[in-house]
Amino acid sequence: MSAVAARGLVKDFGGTRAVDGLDLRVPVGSFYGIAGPNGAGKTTTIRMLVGLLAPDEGSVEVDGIPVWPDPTEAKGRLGLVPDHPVLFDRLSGLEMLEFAGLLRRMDPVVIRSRSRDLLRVLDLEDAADRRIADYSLGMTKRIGLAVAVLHSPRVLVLDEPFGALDPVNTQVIEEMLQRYRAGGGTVVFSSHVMDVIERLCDRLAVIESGRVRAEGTVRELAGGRTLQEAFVDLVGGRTLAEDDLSWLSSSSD
Ligand SMILES: Nc1ncnc2c1ncn2[C@@H]1O[C@H](COP(=O)(O)OP(=O)(O)OP(=O)(O)O)[C@@H](O)[C@H]1O
Repeated sequence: MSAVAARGLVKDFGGTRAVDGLDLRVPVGSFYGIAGPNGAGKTTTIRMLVGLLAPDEGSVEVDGIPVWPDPTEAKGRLGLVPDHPVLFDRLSGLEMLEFAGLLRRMDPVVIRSRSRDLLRVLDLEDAADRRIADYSLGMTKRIGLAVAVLHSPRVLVLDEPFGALDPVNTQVIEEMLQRYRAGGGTVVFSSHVMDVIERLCDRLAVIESGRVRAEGTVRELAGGRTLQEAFVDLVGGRTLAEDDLSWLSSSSD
């Protein structure tokens, strides 16, 4: 059984086909990357995997449970860190965790002890009673991660978790994900940052125009190059011609 299995996913937005017959199998216990250029369909795919957006065609199972048509049961096994976490920013970090736990019908005693653990590990103890509105971006990402793992999900899905984060915040989140995986969890995340995928992931899928262009281990896909070089080759990067933007040179007239 796969942690996540998607078959034939399709999603249209008006005239735009964002996802076009996408298949994905994420092995249990893996660190799985979803890479792709801007507009490739990563966020749309993730939203269908986690039960936020109904596919027009195809199916998704998480931990063997069908996500559609009713995602309620599958959502209990999932944690999601969206690219822009939806948080109630008038609440403090601790209140946000307590609220999220109650929404998940968790025991208040368990909520409190896990919240304290998470705030400590994510270096948010001193900010526990401050309003989220006053958090930095890195702190907001960390509290978003805490909310996503509070109920101890089997599968954790993150959309661009490292976007705009400094190296310290990146390190904290990476370590937390490593620990979650070591405890038996499966991590699926999207990223444009190839060196993060290269460093963390066992396998990855490269998505382009709503389809999987390539899938395999990092070593297989890199094929002896850096993953970044392999990615650019695969999705067709553009290079500047010799005389493009020649006026940018400070010595030109
Ligand atoms: N709600 C929407 N309405 C209309 N079009 C949409 C909507 N959401 C996404 N799209 C379109 O679907 C395509 C895929 O978008 P998506 O956000 O899934 O890509 P992405 O790979 O996550 O991009 P990025 O890396 O830039 O975040 C794009 O062409 C986008 O403009």
